[in-house]
Amino acid sequence: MALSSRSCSGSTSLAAAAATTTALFAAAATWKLRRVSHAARRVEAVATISNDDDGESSSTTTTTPTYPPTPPNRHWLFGHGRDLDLTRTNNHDVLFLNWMTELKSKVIMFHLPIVGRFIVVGDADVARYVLGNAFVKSPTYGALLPLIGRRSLVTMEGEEWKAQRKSYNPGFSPDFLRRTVSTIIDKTRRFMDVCDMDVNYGRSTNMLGRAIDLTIDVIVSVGFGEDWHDTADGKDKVDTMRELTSLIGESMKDPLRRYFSPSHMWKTWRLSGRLDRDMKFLVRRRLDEIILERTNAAASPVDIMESSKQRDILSFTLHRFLQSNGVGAKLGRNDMEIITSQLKTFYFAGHDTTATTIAWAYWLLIQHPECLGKAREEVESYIGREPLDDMTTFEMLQKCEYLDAVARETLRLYPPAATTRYIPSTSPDDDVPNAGGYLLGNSIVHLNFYAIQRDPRVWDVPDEFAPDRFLGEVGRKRIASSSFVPFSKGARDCIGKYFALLEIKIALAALICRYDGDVIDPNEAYVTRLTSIPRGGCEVNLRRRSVA
Ligand code: HEM
Repeated sequence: MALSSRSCSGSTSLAAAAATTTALFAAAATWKLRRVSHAARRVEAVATISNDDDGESSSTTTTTPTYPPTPPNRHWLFGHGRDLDLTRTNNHDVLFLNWMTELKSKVIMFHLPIVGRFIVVGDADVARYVLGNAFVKSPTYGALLPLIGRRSLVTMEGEEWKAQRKSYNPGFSPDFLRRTVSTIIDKTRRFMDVCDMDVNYGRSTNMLGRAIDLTIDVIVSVGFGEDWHDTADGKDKVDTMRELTSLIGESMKDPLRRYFSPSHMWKTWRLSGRLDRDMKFLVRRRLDEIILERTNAAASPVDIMESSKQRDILSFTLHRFLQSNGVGAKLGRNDMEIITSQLKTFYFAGHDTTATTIAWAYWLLIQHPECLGKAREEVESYIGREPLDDMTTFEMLQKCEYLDAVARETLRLYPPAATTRYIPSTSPDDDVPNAGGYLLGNSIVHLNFYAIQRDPRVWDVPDEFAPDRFLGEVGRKRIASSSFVPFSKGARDCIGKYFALLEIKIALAALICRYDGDVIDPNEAYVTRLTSIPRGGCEVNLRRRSVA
């Protein structure tokens, strides 16, 4: 999730959307109050957030560090809020990039009412500084709580976050991923059957829509050990998440709704409550099943652990809980809240971002026949003409370096998510020494991966699709660098990054081997909602490839 307030998904859009209206006043105020009880240093910083101009002018001629440049016109009440008007582009990433060009700086700042300084970073070195320090997540993530719960990995801080991250890391390890390949393949077969139906009925395929169905199927199975595809109850659960995601996405575009539209608030409350109940029910049922399994099994507890571990992340979590607390243990309110928050987080973060990347990648490939040819040749030589064969393994997929480069190049051009942090200090000692000479303290800092990954100082022909740039030694260095950050970097990077890449590669391998395609709109718009998505869904006409 993704997940800036455009989460694993939401940071850019939320942070920026918040910036556009006074709706964030309320969020910021609540956040400030909450933080008062935490650390004296933070209290001091938060309390001093204001719109004063002291030391912020970009045109100063002294050598003392200054805050980044801002757009020229600042309204006495709305600050630069109107300069972030989404109706002008539908996309914050593009809006920020335009301002960076206009202000001739890769780090820019907006003054926003109550929020104060909102700094947008399009420079890799500054981003590295921010990610390398344990700055807290921005309060703008609060908008995601109805979706991801109050105790989500995305929003937790300090020791609580560390403990949770440590306990979920094994669920995303190569060892676990190896076991998920057959599940992903199984779900991808279903996805391809639906694409085949589009072909047979002579209709176009909305690649984003189809890919969302696929990634939901996968996360529900790998995350919770469930299959919600063909049951009315399962469909209801999926609809709840989709409706809630779309509601929160709408409030990103128009944050006033979040606070002033009773129908919006009511719908959000109702759907969020339903999602919460569904998750709690699922956890209780699974815990009962596992207890029964452990009580009845003739096998040793170690064997049961192994078999359940293979099933899904939820079973894995509950086994660990029983191991630490004893087989008869009951989940307390706190445990339940933490577990359901993580489930909701994986559910939400684990589908939109990955689906978006599958859709963009296929759309880009069919417009670049040379790249498509290379990717096909590679997949067919390592895996064969039918990549959804049961024999396909994690190791074979790892060999497909070009396919990996295609996925990464897509994420470079169209990063679905970003991240936003709060840098609390007002002390000059804590200001950033190597960050292009700018002060960042006492600000909300949004790391804009779109701008970083299209920086012409780093990337040749930055707007072009060129997967080859990620190949070989040079490519590996690029992947490791702070100029390539679709999953963020550092201790708080995306926990699901390898899982997402695996899913993307399996879906792409299947699509390119089975179909040729034509795009319907070669100028597909990149828009920001909760994540950044292709507005038209990367609609394509698919054709079965003729077998040679
Ligand atoms: C293409 C797909 C994905 C992209 C581009 C992506 C991107 C991101 C980004 C940018 C962050 C924010 C990191 C930060 O704040 O520094 C993040 C965090 C996170 N993502 Fe993803 N993500 C993807 C897929 C997934 C999947 C499949 C899952 C889980 C099933 C997942 C779960 C998470 C979680 C739990 C976090 C919070 C991690 C933490 O704070 O410890 N993401 N992701």
